[in-house]
Formats: sequence, C-alpha cells, structure tokens
Amino acid sequence: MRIKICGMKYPENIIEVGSLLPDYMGFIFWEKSSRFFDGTMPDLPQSIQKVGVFVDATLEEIISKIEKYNLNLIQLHGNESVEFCQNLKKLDIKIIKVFSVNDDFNFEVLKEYEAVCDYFLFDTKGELPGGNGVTFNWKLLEKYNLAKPFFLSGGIGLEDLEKIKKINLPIHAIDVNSKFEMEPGLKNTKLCKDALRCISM
Ligand SMILES: O=C(O)c1ccccc1NCC(=O)[C@H](O)[C@H](O)COP(=O)(O)O
Repeated sequence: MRIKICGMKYPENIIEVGSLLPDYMGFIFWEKSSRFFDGTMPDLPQSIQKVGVFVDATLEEIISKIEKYNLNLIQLHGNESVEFCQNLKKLDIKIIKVFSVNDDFNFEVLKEYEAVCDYFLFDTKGELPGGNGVTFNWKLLEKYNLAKPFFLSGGIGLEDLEKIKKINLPIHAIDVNSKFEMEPGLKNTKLCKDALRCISM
C-alpha cells in the first residue's frame, strides 16, 4: 500500500518528511485552510508525487499552480463537475476526485466520474471540505463495486493502519493529515516514519 502525507506547509518540515520518501505529498491550495500552502517548494526526491489540493478552483488557478509548483496530480475536493474534470484531463495531468462520505452517500454518483479521473478519494463528510480529522464508517465501502483504485482518507491515525491493511478493496493509498500533526500544516516526522514502516510490513 502507498501513502500520501497531505497538508504540508513549512519548507523545513517538507524536506524532513520528504526524506522519508512517502509516495505522495499533498499541498492545499484553498485559502481558507489553516494548511494553505503559498510558500517556496523545496526540492524533493524525484520519486515523490506532488499533489495539489483544490476546492472549486477555476481551471486558470489550477494551471497556474501546476506550472508554479510542478504538480504531478490534482486533487479536486469541491463540487467539481464531470465536465470540469474532462477539461482538466486535457492538460494531461492525473486527477483524484474526492467524495465526502457519510451514511447517506450514494455510490452510484461515482459512475459518471469513472472515465474522467484516475483515482477516487473517499474522505469523511464534515463541516470543512477536508481535514476534519474524523474517520467515516469504512463498512460503507462494501457498497463500492468499481475497479478504479482509490485513496482512503479522513481522520486516519497510526492505530488504524493495521485494520486498513486488512480491507479487501482496491485501496491505492492511504491519505493522512491532521492525526500526524503537531499543529496544522506541521507534520510529526516520527509519526510519519512509523506510518511508513507500518504500511511497508
Ligand atoms: O486539510 C485541509 O485543511 C483541507 C482543507 C480543504 C480541503 C482539503 C483539505 N485536506 C485534504 C486532504 O486530503 C486531507 O488529507 C483529508 O481531508 C483528510 O484529512 P484528516 O481528516 O485531517 O485526516
């Protein structure tokens, strides 16, 4: 299983966490987030894929961040339409479309997005578009019947990893954020290291 460490903000911390070689690192380009990234991107090891996280941004805003930060994937965390994803896909960039899950989530909505994104990401529905720090009921994922691999997200902590490893679904990567922080945007390197060790075993 792979790991995405999301909500990186501070250059020294980005370098430190980057040295652990997570598969993905996420940068939030939504100004209202306490993890909003607007700094200088340090050089990172080639193997790390940089994910730009957006909430209902315009195509122009996304393009400008792709160019400025050399992003590898775009994570769409708002109400982006199928058409919007189609237009973004023309830029030849990988797309992660996020769906916020609660007990009422209708898995049927995923079908129309299947062809226009590379991965789904299932997060917990909460007050904020992301970073709520709460898990959702993973049993709900038993209703997922598509082949597309997905990122599993939402309040995941170190103590959850063994359980997630046993889920028999196409989980491409786990996405971690607030449970691995000392403060918003500042990741606890020791915890990140433990997570990487745990998922590699
Ligand atoms: O983390 C944020 O502040 C955030 C704000 C707005 C949109 C997305 C955001 N985070 C994106 C992520 O991929 C998070 O890792 C995901 O929501 C899970 O976060 P958490 O529940 O804190 O583990």
